[in-house]
Amino acid sequence: MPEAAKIPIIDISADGADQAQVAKALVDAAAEYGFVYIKNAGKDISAEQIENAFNVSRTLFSTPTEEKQKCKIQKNNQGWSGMHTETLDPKTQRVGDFKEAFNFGPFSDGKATQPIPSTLSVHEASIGTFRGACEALCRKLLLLFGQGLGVDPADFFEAAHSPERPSGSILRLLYYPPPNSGATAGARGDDLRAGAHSDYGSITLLFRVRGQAGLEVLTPANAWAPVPVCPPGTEHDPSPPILVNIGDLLSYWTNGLLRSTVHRVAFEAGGVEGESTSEPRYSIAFFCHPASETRLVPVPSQRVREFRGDLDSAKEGNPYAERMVLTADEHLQMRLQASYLQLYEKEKAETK
Ligand SMILES: O=C(O)CCC(=O)C(=O)O
Ligand SMILES: [Fe+2]
Repeated sequence: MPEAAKIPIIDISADGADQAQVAKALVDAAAEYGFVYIKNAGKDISAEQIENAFNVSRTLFSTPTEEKQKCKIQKNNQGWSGMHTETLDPKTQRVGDFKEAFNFGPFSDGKATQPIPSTLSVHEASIGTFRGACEALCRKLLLLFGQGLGVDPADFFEAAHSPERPSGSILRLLYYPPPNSGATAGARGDDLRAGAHSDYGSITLLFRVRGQAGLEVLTPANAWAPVPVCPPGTEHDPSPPILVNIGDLLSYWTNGLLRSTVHRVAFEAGGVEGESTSEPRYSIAFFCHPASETRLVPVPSQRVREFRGDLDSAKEGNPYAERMVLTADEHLQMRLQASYLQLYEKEKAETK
C-alpha cells in the first residue's frame, strides 16, 4: 500500500503565532516538498464559505451541457471545459483528462466579467466573494514567503500580485465523474482523472471534500504518494486544511529554491483510510498569478541568489528560462497552449 505523502501542516492564523517562525516553516515546506497544508480553523476562509462554494459547483456541473457549452473555455482561460478538453500530460496520456472544469476570471462589483450559466446567476456575488477571499489568502501567503526568504522588500511577491491589475489568476471548479459511469465508460486502467503536471502560476490553493481520494504527488523517489484530504491531527477541524502548492512560475522566479512538485488525480488512489475514489469527485482550485506584465527578474533575496541546488527543475518549468526574462503572461500562454490541444489546434487550422 503506498504511503501517504509527507506534507507539513502549518497554522498561519493561530492566536499569538510568531509570524517569523510561520514564514520560515512555510518556506522550508515549500523548498522541501513544494506542498503544504494550511490548517483551516475558518479564520481566513470559513467552513461555511467553502461548503457553499461546493454547493455552487454541484449546481454548475448538473446544469445541462447545452447551457455550459454557451460558456465554453476561451483563450483567456475563462469558461467551461468538458470531458477530455484538457490534457495535462500530453506526452503520456492516450486520452484527455476525465474531468469537467469551470474557470472564473476576475469579478467586478460582484459580477463576473465573462458569460456564466443562468443556473449560477443567483450565486454570482458569492462566487466573486469566495474568489476574493482566495486572492486575499494568497497575498497573505506570498507576504510570508517574502519574509521567510528574506526578500527585500518583504512584500516583493505580494506587491506583484495586486488584485487591481489584470492577471491570469483563476478560480476553478472541478468535477470528476465517477468511475464506471456513462462519462467514464471506456476508461482504461492507466487513464487519469487529471494527468501528471505541475501548476503554472505562483501558488495554488486546493479545496477538497472529506472522503474523496485521488490526488497524488510524485515523490523524490519517483513514486506516486496519495495526499490525504484530512491528514492526522486535522480530522476534527471545521474544514479540511487548504492544500497549497508552489507553481512553476514561483519556482522559476526563486531559481528552483521553492519546488514545483508534479501531481495528478488518479482513478485508483489507495492507501488512505476513510477515503475512496468510487464517488464523483469535486475539488476547487485557486491558481494565483502575478499581474500579467510582471517581468520575472531575479528575486532580491540573498538566499535565492545563493541557491544553486536545483536549477534544472526551474528550467523544466520554463524551457525558455535561459534565453530571456519572460513576463508572467508570456509564461502562462506558453503553458496553456501545451495543454488545450484542440482549442489552439482549431485556431491554427482557421488561420491557415
Ligand atoms: O482536483 C485536484 O485535487 C487537483 C487538481 C489539479 O491539480 C489542478 O487542477 O491543477
Ligand atoms: Fe494541479
